[in-house]
Amino acid sequence: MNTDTDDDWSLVVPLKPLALAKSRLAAAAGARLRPRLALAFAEDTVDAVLNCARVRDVVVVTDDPAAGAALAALGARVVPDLPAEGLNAALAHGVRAVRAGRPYARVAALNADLPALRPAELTRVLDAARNFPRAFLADAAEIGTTFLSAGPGVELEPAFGGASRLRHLSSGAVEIRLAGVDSVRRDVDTGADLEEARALGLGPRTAARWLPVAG
Ligand SMILES: Nc1nc2c(ncn2[C@@H]2O[C@H](COP(=O)(O)OP(=O)(O)OP(=O)(O)O)[C@@H](O)[C@H]2O)c(=O)[nH]1
Ligand SMILES: C=C(OP(=O)(O)O)C(=O)O
Repeated sequence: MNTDTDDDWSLVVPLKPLALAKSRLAAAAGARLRPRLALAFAEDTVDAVLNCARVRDVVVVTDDPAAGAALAALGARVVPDLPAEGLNAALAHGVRAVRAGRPYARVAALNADLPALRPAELTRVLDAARNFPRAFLADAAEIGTTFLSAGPGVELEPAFGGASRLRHLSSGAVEIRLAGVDSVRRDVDTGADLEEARALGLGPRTAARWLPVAG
């Protein structure tokens, strides 16, 4: 049997249409800036993923044409979303797109709202995840999830959305507990989250759009 496994990972990054994405940022960013920030977050996330030594390729699942073009230009493969089926269906769809070509690929889902993401920190998370059939990383608030992986021949079974940390735990995925991977956990939903991400070091596209308050 050809199991076609290797040490490298395929990452699946889901992205809502920009007109709808990051709605909880509206209060801090305003209607004009919010979709631009959502794109900047996704670009900084995908760029960092593509610069991670353990990553073989990135599939972005999105129906947004402008975001799809920008992320493809960075080197991601873009696949259209499933109509109105939501985040977990989009992730399963992205995994199928990867495994249609390489059935035993190691896969991981990663949110598109990690604008401080550091490739070296993602490497540490991927190396930890490699030891388990399914593994996940809780978000900075310890309520949600930013990363979920599945090894060769293992279904991802994503259960993202809201309080997903406990759902992923009870599904049997192993929680990765590592110090020093804050950038992989720092998802941004609100203006306060964005300031926390700034303290870690924003990627260049987000930094250009979210300027420090003068003073
Ligand atoms: N392809 C796809 N991605 C999704 C969908 N729903 C959420 N996402 C993405 O999943 C990740 C986590 O979602 P959230 O943190 O809830 O982001 P969001 O939905 O843009 O934020 P809010 O509007 O504030 O809820 C982000 O990368 C989203 O863009 C979906 O239906 N399809
Ligand atoms: C999708 C998730 O996050 P959020 O709370 O940002 O929607 C999640 O943590 O599973």
